[in-house]
This record gives sequence, C-alpha cells and structure tokens, in this order.
Amino acid sequence: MARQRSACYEAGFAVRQWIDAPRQSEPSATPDSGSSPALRRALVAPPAPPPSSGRCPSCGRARAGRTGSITLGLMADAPYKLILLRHGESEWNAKNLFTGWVDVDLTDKGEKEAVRGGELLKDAGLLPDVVHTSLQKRAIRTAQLGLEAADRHWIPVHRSWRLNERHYGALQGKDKAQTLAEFGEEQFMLWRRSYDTPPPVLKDGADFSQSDDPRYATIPSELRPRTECLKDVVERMLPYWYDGIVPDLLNGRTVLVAAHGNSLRGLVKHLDGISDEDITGLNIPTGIPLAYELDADFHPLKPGGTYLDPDAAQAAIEAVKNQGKKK
Ligand SMILES: O=C(O)[C@@H](CO)OP(=O)(O)O
Repeated sequence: MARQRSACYEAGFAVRQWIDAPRQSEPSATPDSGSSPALRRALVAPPAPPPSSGRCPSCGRARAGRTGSITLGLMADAPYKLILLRHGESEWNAKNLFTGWVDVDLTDKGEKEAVRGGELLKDAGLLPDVVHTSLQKRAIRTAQLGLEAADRHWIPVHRSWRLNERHYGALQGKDKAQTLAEFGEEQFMLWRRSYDTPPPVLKDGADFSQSDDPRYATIPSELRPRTECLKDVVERMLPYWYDGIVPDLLNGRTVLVAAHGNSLRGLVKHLDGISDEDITGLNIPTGIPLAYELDADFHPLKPGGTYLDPDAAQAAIEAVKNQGKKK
C-alpha cells in the first residue's frame, strides 16, 4: 500500500500544536497547590525537548514545543492503544441493502458478533478505558454488548455523528444485487468504493432521509450530508479524531472506536496513509476488533493493525467484498 501523508498530516501537526498549547478551560495547577515538590516540578517545568522535536518531520515547519502547559503531567508516552470495531451484522446487512444513515438494529448474529468482539478484547487483555461511537443504534449496541462481555460496561462513552456510517444518498434502502444488475459493475463499484464519487443526492423528506431526525437537528444544514463519498467521510470524521479521540490517547487511555464499515475505512486510510486508489480495495469485517499501537506521531507501529481473530477477519472481509454479488 502506498503511503500518502500530506494535507492530513499537516492538519495533524496543526492540531498537535493546539493540543500542546495550554487550555483555558482546564484548572490551573500552581506551585502553591499543595502538591509535593517533585509533582510541582513535573506539572510546571517544561521537559527538555527531544533532539528531533524542533521541526515537523513532514513539512519542516518549526514545532510549537510543549512549554509550561498544565497538561504536561498528564501526557502519556506512546505507543498509544486504539481499537477499532465495526458493528455486528445489521438487519440491512443481512438483507443486502444499502444502509448509510438509516438507523437499523443488529440481527441476532450481529449481537453474538458484538459479544464475541468483547470476549476477544478481554482474552487479549486489551481493556478500553473510554469508548467513542456514532449516533447509530447498530454501533451503540455493539459497543454496549462488547463492553459488557469484557466487563467494561462502566467506562465513559462519547458519541458523535462524525463517526456515523457514510451517508449513501439515494442508494439508501436499495438492494445491492439489484443495483449492480441495473447499473453495471463499474458504476456500482464507483458508488460503493471509489474515493471521490458520491451516489446521487437523497432529497430532504424522501424515504430513508434523516432530514427530520432529531438527533441531527443541531448539525448546521450546510454540514448535514445528503450523500457522501469516502472523501467526504474522511473530511467530516477527522475533526472528531483530532478533537475527540486524540486527546484521550494522549492521556494514556486505551480507546475503543465502535463505528461503521466506511467511517472506519476513512480512519484506517488516514492512520495507515493509504492512497486514494488503494483504499478502494479495503473492506472491514463486522464485529472483529482491529487493534493498533500508535507512535508519538500517531503512525501505526504495525501498518494495518492486528485483527484479534485474523482467520475470521479474512473470511468476513471476503464476504463484505462480494456483497453486491449476493442473490
Ligand atoms: O450499506 C452500507 O451502509 C455499507 C455498510 O454496510 O455498505 P458497503 O459495505 O456497501 O459500503
């Protein structure tokens, strides 16, 4: 897979600078706050910067450096632990329908996959400290079932529409095999897997539109998707990666992201630096945790991460790939 790290990496560097800066809203720790001298030094004194930290390795621009921030004592060292989990089989996965933002539930099989996902986490000793999900039932329930199985049902939960499945536009509710037969393989694959060709727009108020769904009422109209290609998903997901998830990683938390086939494809593309061409061939299986260890610049130590059940993942990836061909 070709690595491609340009605009996104730049954005990461910019956000890293923001993260490194002192935050107005956090309580300030001062030398008078009653802590031990060693703790006070750790909180207040800037650490000696590592030799390579003066410049961004990608663009050569000067780094901001971590100076005098009260977050210093809270920063954890890499590697950071991140687990990605696609929801278990949904009712519309089972029916082979384009789903997108339609809020369908898990099937019995999907519930079992979610529980198994949690058991895999427990067996691997990879216990999440915090979970991030979309606003969609299939991801929310997968996270709950998986965390119960791992005995981590009590950890903090954060949800964002930015982790939602890709909005499938006017294809939402359509049968994949019929769509393939009607439009031909080339058009079908362009809509389904190309990086930058969205399906036709789904008009507000049409069947399977979410225009009146109260959970999306606070998204400004111009940001609310009516169709999306993967590029659109990456663009709306990355702000949440940087603002919602990266701070948890920096604080040393093991982070579980329970989301969807295409929002996770977008995140994997970003993490692994996969090119726009190569991402068309990447499919994510339902219910099998994908674990990453990330270095200080949030690059995977092992490209592609590690599926906790690699054999099952391989079989499930093939099944996702061939979905349109199902009769
Ligand atoms: O229909 C959908 O929303 C997605 C995920 O189930 O399908 P695909 O894998 O075809 O992108």
